[in-house]
Amino acid sequence: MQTITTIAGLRAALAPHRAAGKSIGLVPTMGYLHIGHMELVRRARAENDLVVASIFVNPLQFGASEDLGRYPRDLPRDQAMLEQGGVDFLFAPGVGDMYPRPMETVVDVPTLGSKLEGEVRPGHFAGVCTVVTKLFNIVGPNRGYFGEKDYQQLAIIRRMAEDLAQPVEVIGVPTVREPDGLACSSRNVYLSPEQRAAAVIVPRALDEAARLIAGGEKDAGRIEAAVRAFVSAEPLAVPEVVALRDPETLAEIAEVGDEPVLLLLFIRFGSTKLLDNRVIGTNTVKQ
Ligand SMILES: Nc1ncnc2c1ncn2[C@@H]1O[C@H](COP(=O)(O)OP(=O)(O)OP(=O)(O)O)[C@@H](O)[C@H]1O
Ligand SMILES: CC(C)(CO)[C@@H](O)C(=O)[O-]
Ligand code: BAL
Repeated sequence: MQTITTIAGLRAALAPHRAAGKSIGLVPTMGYLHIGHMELVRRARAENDLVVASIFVNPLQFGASEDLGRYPRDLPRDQAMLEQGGVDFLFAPGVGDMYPRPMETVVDVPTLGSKLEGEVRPGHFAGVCTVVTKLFNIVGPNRGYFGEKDYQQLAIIRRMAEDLAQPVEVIGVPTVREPDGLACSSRNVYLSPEQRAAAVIVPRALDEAARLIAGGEKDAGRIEAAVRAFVSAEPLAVPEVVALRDPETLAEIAEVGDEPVLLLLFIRFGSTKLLDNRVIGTNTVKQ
């Protein structure tokens, strides 16, 4: 695996492969890799001739009061994992390589991007869309791989790629979990042992919602309130977003019908925010 830090360097390295007609899979990350990221790499490796991973902690998607400065980093460990996973090129630019001048251009998907996580992190998804578009332009991948753990991000990137006719197939990869069900996330390392133990409430809350729906509860407001109460019973957990939504549009729903519904959670433990979600009700879908 070759690690490249400049845009020009990566373009030059990819040019002969592109000319030879090789397909390219891109796995964008912010580093501090775990088995969830490696599942994205595994899919990309299986589906493309060439795999490019990127590690870039993108300042544009962090709010002023967020954890940009303390975001966990370990490049040598990440490099070893990516090499092991069969990645061909690691693009690991510095902020000055990626943004030599302050960015004037913004890519935004404002309706999808201002809901839910966008409501608590204003500007976050514009930062994500802008950097992902720039990565697509630099790498020119046939396919881009994104985790379903960040459900809203995936939905927004799909919409952006469709609206802008970006010549990339956006691939969603199912969430990889710890043995107790907690979704793998780079931010899990911020949790104290007590918070880590308490965080199992997050996947359990998804189970609770599925149980309520399987038991015939249809009222979205009642399901959200019950899940919020379920999470709040854990003293270390603060439910910031508990939302039952349409899985495609993320629009609010009043009632669970025959179609699957999305439950999206954004739960805080101290200053650490954990995301999770589940699409529930596929077994009730009309045949
Ligand atoms: N558990 C997981 N399973 C599958 N994909 C994942 C998982 N965790 C992260 N990803 C995906 O990996 C990509 C890079 O994510 P990122 O580097 O932000 O890691 P992260 O663990 O989500 O970090 P954070 O804790 O900051 O949210 C994203 O597309 C994200 O959805
Ligand atoms: C897609 C991404 C790498 C863009 O910075 C980031 O939002 C992430 O890690 O999910
Ligand atoms: N994992 C999504 C990127 C972020 O939280 O900034």
